[in-house]
Amino acid sequence: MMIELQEITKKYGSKVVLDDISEKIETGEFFVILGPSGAGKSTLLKIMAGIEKPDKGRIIVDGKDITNLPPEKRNIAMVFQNYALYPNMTVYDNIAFPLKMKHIKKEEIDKKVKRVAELLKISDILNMPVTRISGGQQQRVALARAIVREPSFYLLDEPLSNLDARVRLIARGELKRIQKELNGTFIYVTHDQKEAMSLADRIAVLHEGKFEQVGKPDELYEFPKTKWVAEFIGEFPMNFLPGDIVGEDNSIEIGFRPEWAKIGGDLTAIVYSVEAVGENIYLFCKLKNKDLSIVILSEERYDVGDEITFKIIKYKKFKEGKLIS
Ligand SMILES: Nc1ncnc2c1ncn2[C@@H]1O[C@H](COP(=O)(O)OP(=O)(O)OP(=O)(O)O)[C@@H](O)[C@H]1O
Repeated sequence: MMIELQEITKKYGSKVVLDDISEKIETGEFFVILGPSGAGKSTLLKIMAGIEKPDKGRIIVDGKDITNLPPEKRNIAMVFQNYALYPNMTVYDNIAFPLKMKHIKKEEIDKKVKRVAELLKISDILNMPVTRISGGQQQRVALARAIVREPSFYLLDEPLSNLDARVRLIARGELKRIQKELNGTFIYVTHDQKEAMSLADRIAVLHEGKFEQVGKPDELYEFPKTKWVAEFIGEFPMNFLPGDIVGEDNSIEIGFRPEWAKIGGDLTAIVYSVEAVGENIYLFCKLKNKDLSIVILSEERYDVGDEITFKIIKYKKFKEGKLIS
């Protein structure tokens, strides 16, 4: 299903939470809405679900205006952070519940539940009470309950945030697989840029009520349109220095990722902190005799207080907070 947001605007009191948002989300797309806490991500999702009404704007699904349809008529699936399974039912009954409500025949329900359980790899726990399964399994059951209704599109609001780091990683991969197998249109909200980068076909960065940038993960990483996006995306924020450091005009700033700098060169810095992430060593440095901090990816380990030299091998130019080249 293709979803079109047209000029969506929402205020709470005098506060503009969503400011004239327009975007097309294609059929089968994994579309992630990324933004810091309070940016309005959940509000936008609720508007798509029909739980909240926009002050202005329309939502079009496959050419049909659904802006005024109530949630139950939108044929959408919503999976929240707190998935609220029915605690006194088995996994099977939880998944079957929405179909029973629709008075679908028992044999038909059985077929559908089993098919979905296979897709989510939970066939072996169908008879368990949901109170006795793990968090990761509960999350799958919630997803199964959403999928079994064969919705037009899926709205997911930080569905993995209750899982511990390891399970979360596995669940992420599974979610992506399921989405591709279903060719489902997934709209996924998160404040976690890493999660967004690994799941999304496209990411929309929500900032001050607007999609500041919409693009593929690589695009956002390589060509952030603004300093704000450059600092929000990436394991570490992009480094920013005045242009004259690399012989540019000082009316611009240069931005570079930690791996766009190399140890050895004519710039000097002092290491003030070291962080190892897997095999990567990140050096937090201050330029010598300057109060400018940067992060550099290094192949060798250094200690706090060491003096290093480096060069910047690639950078982008920014003027007044915006990418110019
Ligand atoms: N019903 C409401 N009445 C008044 N203000 C609201 C209401 N719902 C949300 N807000 C405000 O709107 C803003 C956006 O909230 P929203 O929950 O959409 O943000 P979010 O990006 O999803 O944040 P988080 O990541 O923390 O969940 C916040 O400032 C919030 O306080």
